[in-house]
Amino acid sequence: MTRTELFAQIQQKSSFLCVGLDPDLGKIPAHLRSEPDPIFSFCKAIIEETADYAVAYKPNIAFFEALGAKGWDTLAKVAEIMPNDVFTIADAKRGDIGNTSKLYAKAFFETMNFDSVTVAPYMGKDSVTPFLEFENKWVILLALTSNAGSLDFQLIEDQSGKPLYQSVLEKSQEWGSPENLMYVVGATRGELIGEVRKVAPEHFFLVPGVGAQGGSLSDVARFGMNSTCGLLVNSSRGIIYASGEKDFAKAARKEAEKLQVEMKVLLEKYL
Ligand SMILES: O=c1ccn([C@@H]2O[C@H](COP(=O)(O)O)[C@@H](O)[C@H]2O)c(=O)[nH]1
Repeated sequence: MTRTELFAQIQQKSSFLCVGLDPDLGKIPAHLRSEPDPIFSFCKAIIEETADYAVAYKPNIAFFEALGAKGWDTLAKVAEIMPNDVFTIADAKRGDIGNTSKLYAKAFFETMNFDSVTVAPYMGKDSVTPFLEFENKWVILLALTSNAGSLDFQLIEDQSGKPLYQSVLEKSQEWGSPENLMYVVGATRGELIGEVRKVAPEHFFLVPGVGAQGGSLSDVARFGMNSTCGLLVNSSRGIIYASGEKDFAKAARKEAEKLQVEMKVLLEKYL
């Protein structure tokens, strides 16, 4: 999917919601556990009920690969049933020496046809650029993450006072463009999102951390929105586990709708 197509979806749905698929066998409703593939049935129902409000879906690969070979089969099936009009994100946080990165890219972009994959920047240019060589596919590079441990390295300043995440943003813009490179920026970082936006004015940000992690959607929009929205705000647990009963998919729909309604107002305010 191109940036223009993504923005068109955002405008059409009045939404910049990314639904995170983090399906945990221990948390899905009990009645699904007798299904042949409980995780697939769970994800399918969530996707069907939230598709009116979501412009993106982000399966977190950990929740699938934890189940071994069956988990990979399930992930491939989930990738296949994604609606055509949504942006798909394999949240895999990959990155390795060049020839290995190339095969990670092939796995997610060709074997499973995801639009994008999250990539860690720590190993530098040759670990990231193999992902950028695929036409119409995206790298979503970890820049300023939502977790407490992001303080350990990402905010360390160099001699000129520049934090490491800023160097990641500046350097990586030499490798990709706003047409194939996005950044992960945590919603828990409040006004720092504004600092990231100054360094990367045109790029899309994937923003996890609203919902269960307590980040503020209105702050994200206030500090992060640009003229093509530039935001995909993710909520996983807050949507998919809205109910642990038979009504789980309808409850997920309601949570997704609540976020979309807020997003519509924010789009009208800032776009
Ligand atoms: O900085 C980051 C990068 C990735 N994540 C992932 O996003 C979702 C968030 O889930 P919630 O349930 O909405 O908190 C999850 O898959 C994380 O691994 C992140 O949270 N922060």
